[in-house]
Amino acid sequence: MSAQPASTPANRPVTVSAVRAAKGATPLVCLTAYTTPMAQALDEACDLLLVGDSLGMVIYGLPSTIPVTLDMMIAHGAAAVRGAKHALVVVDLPFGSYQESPAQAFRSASRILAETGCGAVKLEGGAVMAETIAFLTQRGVPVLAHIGLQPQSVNALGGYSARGKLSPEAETILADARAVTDAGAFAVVVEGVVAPLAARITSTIRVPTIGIGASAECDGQILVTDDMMGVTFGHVPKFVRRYADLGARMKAAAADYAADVRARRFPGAEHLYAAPKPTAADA
Ligand SMILES: Nc1nc(=O)c2c([nH]1)NC[C@@H]1CN(c3ccc(C(=O)N[C@@H](CCC(=O)O)C(=O)O)cc3)CN21
Ligand SMILES: CC(C)C(=O)C(=O)O
Ligand SMILES: [Mg+2]
Repeated sequence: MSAQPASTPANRPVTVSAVRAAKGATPLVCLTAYTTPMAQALDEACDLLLVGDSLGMVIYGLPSTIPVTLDMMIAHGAAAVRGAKHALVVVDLPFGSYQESPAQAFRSASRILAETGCGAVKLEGGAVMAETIAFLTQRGVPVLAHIGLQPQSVNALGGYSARGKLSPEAETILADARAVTDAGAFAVVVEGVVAPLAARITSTIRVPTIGIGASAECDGQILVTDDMMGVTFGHVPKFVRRYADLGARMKAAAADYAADVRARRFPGAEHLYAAPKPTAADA
């Protein structure tokens, strides 16, 4: 049986409370899922499935997560929820759907919860988002926070480089971790920070840290599934470990199919619909 957060049997749905209670216990296993079959494949092994706005880059070929819309997140969120029986499904609030005000964030988050059936939303931002996180959590929307490297701020930051390497920025990120926790986030994704800072954040806050490019010091780990399965072509971030090379398998399968079709080896006799037996009327 795969490791589960404290008090969650493998066959039971993982709740927000179970994730919060997993602080310091067996590390939380988290991956992204954008579709029903992917959620079905990952559900048993994972505690949490994230419908990340990374889907814009990973499956729509967009240059960043900025153009991802609320409607895209809702369509994929609903699809992932249909495939998950066990893991907690969390859906990213996309850029522009929550930064304006706590009220705008609540309107977007309530649509996500109502139209997908997911258990929680995630939003990027530290201390600046504390008021919004408090507004949502006080009104029944569980929030997973996301600090450190924030891909939705790529235009302001000018890239996806690691955060908190120097002391002033590290202190700001630690303050962000405290602020989102005090505001009521049930866990915090910590992205792209150096290991000593991830360790300090993890030992400081009372909810789990879920790291991506943030070391094994965190209370859990998350990766973009397509990255770890080898389905993302082109540059892969340094923090990714490849657990499969499905991209190469897909290319090979397409090449095998192409060769069979061109040589008329496919379809074979076993793929043909049976013709009706000739009757007297056919004679
Ligand atoms: N496929 C994919 N995987 C991700 O992890 C991911 C996305 N897309 N899209 C949304 C964000 C963007 N993220 C990214 C994207 C690129 C790097 C990256 O390539 N970083 C460089 C270091 C860059 C530097 O230090 O200047 C690396 O080689 O790791 C990191 C995180 C994480 N998220
Ligand atoms: C990489 C994870 C944390 C994310 O936010 C996403 O997939 O969009
Ligand atoms: Mg995201």
